[in-house]
Amino acid sequence: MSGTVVPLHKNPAPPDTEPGPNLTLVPEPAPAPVVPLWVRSGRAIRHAITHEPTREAGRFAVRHSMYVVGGTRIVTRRTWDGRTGARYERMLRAAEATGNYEVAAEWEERLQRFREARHRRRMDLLTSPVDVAKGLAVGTGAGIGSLVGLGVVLALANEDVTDVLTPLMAVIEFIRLLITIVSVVWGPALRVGPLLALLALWSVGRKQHAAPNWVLPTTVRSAEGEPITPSIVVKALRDLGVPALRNAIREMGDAGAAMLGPIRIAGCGVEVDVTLPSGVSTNEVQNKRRKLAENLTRHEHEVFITIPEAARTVRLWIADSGALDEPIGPSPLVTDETMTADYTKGKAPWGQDLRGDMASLSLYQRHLLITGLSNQGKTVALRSLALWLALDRSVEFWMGDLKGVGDWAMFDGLATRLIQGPTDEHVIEVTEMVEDAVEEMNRRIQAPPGTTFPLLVVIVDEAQMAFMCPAIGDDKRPYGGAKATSRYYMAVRKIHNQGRAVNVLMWQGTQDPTDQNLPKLVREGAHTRASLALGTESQARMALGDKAVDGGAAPNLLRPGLDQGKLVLASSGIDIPAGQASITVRTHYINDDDAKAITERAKALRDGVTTLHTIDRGEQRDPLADIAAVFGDAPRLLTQDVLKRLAALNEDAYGKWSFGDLTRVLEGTGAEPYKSDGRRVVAADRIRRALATRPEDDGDDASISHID
Ligand SMILES: Nc1ncnc2c1ncn2[C@@H]1O[C@H](COP(=O)(O)OP(=O)(O)OP(=O)(O)O)[C@@H](O)[C@H]1O
Repeated sequence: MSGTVVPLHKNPAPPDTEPGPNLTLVPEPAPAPVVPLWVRSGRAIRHAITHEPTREAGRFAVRHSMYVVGGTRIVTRRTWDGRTGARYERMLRAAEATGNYEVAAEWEERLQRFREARHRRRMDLLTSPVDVAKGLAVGTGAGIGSLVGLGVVLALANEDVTDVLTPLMAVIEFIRLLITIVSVVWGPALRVGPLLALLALWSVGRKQHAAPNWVLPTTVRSAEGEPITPSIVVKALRDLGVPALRNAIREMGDAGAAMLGPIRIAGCGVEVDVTLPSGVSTNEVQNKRRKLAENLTRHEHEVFITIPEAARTVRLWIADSGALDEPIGPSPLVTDETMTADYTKGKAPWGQDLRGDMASLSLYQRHLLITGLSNQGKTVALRSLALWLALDRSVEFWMGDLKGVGDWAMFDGLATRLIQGPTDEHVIEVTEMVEDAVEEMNRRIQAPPGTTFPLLVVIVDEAQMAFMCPAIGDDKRPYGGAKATSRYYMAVRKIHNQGRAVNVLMWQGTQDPTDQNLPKLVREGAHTRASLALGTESQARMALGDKAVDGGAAPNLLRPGLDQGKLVLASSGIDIPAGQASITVRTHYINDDDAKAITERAKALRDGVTTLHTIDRGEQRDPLADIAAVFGDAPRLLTQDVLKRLAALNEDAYGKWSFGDLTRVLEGTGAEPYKSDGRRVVAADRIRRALATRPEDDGDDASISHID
C-alpha cells in the first residue's frame, strides 16, 4: 500500500530523529499601521465635536441666539398686527377655511371698520403740522405770560422789580439742565440702547421658546404631560399627515384655533370639538389616532376620537398624562352596605367613564355579552353586574361557569342553579340548563296576557367553551358549534329572540372572539355588548359591531395587562354622549372577598335558596332497549301504547314523552312508526332487529345526556 502514497509536499522535510524541547513559536505582533496625521486630527475633531459637553454648549449658543431671532420675529409680527389689518385678514381666512361664513362676515366688517379708522387718522395727519405749530405758539405764549404774571406777583410781594423775570429764568435754567443731562447721557445711551433692545427681544423669544426643538432644554423638549392648549392641538392636527388639513391650517396661520371649540375639563382630561376644514373627513383624523396622540405628547390610549352630532366635527378627549393608569375608587356596592337594587328602574354602578362621571348600566330587559382577551377582567366585570342584581331579591339566577375555578362560587346558596367546571359534561349540563330556560320562556310566553314574571337571568361565563364543545347528544345533535342543530347555540338564540319580553335574559362572558367560538347571530343578539382589551380590529368588530367601531370604539387599542377592567361599551342602557356610538368605562374592581360579602347581604334579603349543582335527569337509560322491552309478546303496538308502557316503565324518563320523541328516537333505525289500518303502530321485530344491528357506540351516545 505504501507504494501508492503520493507525497503532497515537494520536498518533505526528513523527520526529526531527536525530539527537542517542545517550543511554541509566538509570532511578533504585526506593527500597527501608521495612521496619517490628517486621519488622526479628523478623529480628534470628531470626538471633540460629538462629545456631549461640546454638543450641549453648541445647543446653548444656538438656543440663545435663536431666542433673539425668534423674539424679533414675534415682536415684528405683533407690531405689524397692531398697525395693520393682518390679524383681521387671518381670522377671516380661518373662518372661510372652516366654512364658518357667518363669522367670516363679522371679521370682514371689523376689517372694514379698522380700515376706515386708519384712513381717518391719515387724513388728520395732513392738517396736523399747522395745528401743532399753532398749538405750540399759543402754548409758549400762554406759558411765558403766566410765568411773567407769576413774576409780577413775586416782585410786588418782595418789592423787588428784578423778581418779575425770576420764574421765567428758573424755567430756562431747568431746560438748560435737561439739555446738559441729555447731552451727557446720549453717548452711552446710544451704545447701551441696542443692547437693551436685544435683551428685550431675547426675553420675548425665551418666554415663547422661539427656537428649533432640537436646541431646547430637555424639560421643554420632551413636553411630556404638557397641558393642552389651542396652539398645541392645532399644531398636532397640522402635523397629522393629512395634506388638506395641513394646507388649510397653514392658510389660517395663527388663527387655526378658530377650528376648535372651547377646551373643557372632562374628568381626568380635557375635551375639545374640532370643526374640520372642508375637504377633510372625520375618519381621516380618526385613522391617525396614534400620530395625533404622539403629536399631543400622549400615549395612544390616552386620546379618544369620537364623532359628535355636528357635521364635519371630531371630538377629542385627551387624558392628563398618566391619569388613566391611576386606579379608580372602590365600588359603591362594597362601600355602601345598605345598597339594594331594582331590576326594572335601577342602574348597576359599574365604574367611571373617562370624564370621571359614574358609569351605571340599566340591565332591564337586556341580553348581555362581554368579551375580551384572557385575564383582562371579564369575569369581574360580569360578576359586578350580577352582584348588584342579586340585591334585588326577586331576581333568580341560573349560572354556568365553564372555567370552574370558583369565580362564581359565592353565588352558591343564592343562584338556583350553579354549574362550575370546564369539561364536556359541564358544557352538557350548562346547555341543558339553557334549554330549560327556553322551556321556562315558552311557558311564560303562553301565560295569559298581562302576567308579569320576575327576572330569570341565565349567566354563562366562558361561553366559548360551549360553542367549541365536540360532544354529541343522544338525539345526534351536537352540543357545541353554530349549526341549526347545535343545541347550545339554538337555545341561546331562542332566548335572544323571545326572552326579553318575559324577563328571561341571557348574559354571556366569552374570551378572544372568533366566528367559531362566538357565532355572528349570538353576538348580534345581545342588546348590551361590552369588550375589554382585544387583539385586533376585526375582533373589536365582532365584539361590539361595525357601527360602534366605525364610530370610534376601539377595544383593540386598550393595552392587554395594563388596561385590566377597562371596557368599551355599546349599549342603550348607559348614558353615552350624544352622537357617540360607544363609551369607555373603567370598571370598579370587586375582589372575591368583597363579592362574597355582597352575596351574603343578597342572601340575607332572600328566604333561602337551594342551589342545584347538577341537573338530575334520572338514571342512565337506553331508549331503544326500553322500547324493545315494553313490547313483551306483542308483535305490534300502537304508538300511544308504546308511550304508555314506557311511562309505566320509568315515569321520570318517559312520563313527558310525546309522539315526536318516540319518532325522533326511532328515526333512521328502520323501525320507525308506520300506519296500519289507519293508525300508527310500531313493529316489535323491527325494533329487535334495529337493536341487534345498531353500531356499538350508539348506546354510549344515547347515554351522554343523562348525567347524574
Ligand atoms: N376593574 C378592574 N380593575 C383593575 N384590575 C382588574 C379589574 N378587573 C380585573 N382586574 C384584574 O384582572 C385580573 C383578571 O380578572 P378576571 O378573572 O375577571 O379576568 P378574565 O378576563 O375573566 O380572565 P379569563 O378569561 O382568563 O378568565 C384580576 O385578577 C385582577 O387582577
